[in-house]
Amino acid sequence: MTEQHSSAAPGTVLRIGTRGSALALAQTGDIARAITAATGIETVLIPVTTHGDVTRASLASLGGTGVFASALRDFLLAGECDLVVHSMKDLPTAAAPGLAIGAVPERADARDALCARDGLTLAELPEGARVGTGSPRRIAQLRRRRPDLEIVDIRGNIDTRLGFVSSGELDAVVLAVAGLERLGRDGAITERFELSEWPPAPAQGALAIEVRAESVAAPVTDPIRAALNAIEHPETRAEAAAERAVLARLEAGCAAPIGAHALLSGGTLALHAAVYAPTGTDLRERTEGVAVSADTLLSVAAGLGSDLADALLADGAAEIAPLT
Ligand SMILES: NCc1[nH]cc(CCC(=O)O)c1CC(=O)O
Repeated sequence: MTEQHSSAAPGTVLRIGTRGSALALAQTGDIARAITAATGIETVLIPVTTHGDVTRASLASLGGTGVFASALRDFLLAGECDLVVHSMKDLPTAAAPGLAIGAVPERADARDALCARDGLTLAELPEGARVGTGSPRRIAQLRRRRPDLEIVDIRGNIDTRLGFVSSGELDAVVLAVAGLERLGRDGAITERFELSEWPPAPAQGALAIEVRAESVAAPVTDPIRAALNAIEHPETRAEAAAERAVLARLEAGCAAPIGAHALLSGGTLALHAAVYAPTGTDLRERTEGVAVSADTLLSVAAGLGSDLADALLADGAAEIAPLT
């Protein structure tokens, strides 16, 4: 007997658009393999070069959020591919006309990690040690724990960043565990930061599979729809929705010093979010939990994030941090 797969027309090949970076290729490859394993549908990866990949300008000067997403979206809208894979934390919260998040697969480790020389933890770094990151959230979190550090603004892909440590130019860098794992570079991690003490970027560790809006309304026998169904993880979608609703309500961009983490467990969705003063000397943070059921999961998640953001604003979050 051969394996039973949901019915895709023989010869169907799903075209998956991806950025050409090592991380994008790795995570898109993971998704392609998961789709084929679950459905038997063949896939092909189509790399797309984005302006964010080729320029050396700072992310902020490019307009921040969305510089990586827009070329992939144009490609999808033009019908050049059937689905694209984004790191959800890099995806703007605003809906893209004509497109939909067709699937959210199970999230990887959401934590941030320190990758330091000589196996050092954050507490063990010598006074005045040089630590690299370009993220305002990570800068504030580092300053909060270790005001003595020299924080160095860095850009570049994960291997470039790790290279600053191996070359001795920096003592450490802060990176997402998920990206390091996807590239097989998690051996460089010297400390994983607790989610409750060091909330990551909203939706960190999660991927978003974007499709043309018509694909999510297609019959379940449609190969794109079948692929989406096979990799969907409703719990991750709800957690990410709660975290991203905080950002949306604060009208905050990807450069705002905001951390958020939600966890769905035992019928309760718990959300923790923090807004940091850039100096790390002040923060506003809140944690709330709500009971959820499968049929109301997404709307309750979005409401939770939005309400939590309102509470943070009432606490003065907009007075301590630049949100936009
Ligand atoms: N902003 C860059 C980025 N976008 C996605 C990841 C990997 C983690 C993820 O998929 O959430 C990273 C690298 C990092 O933050 O260390």
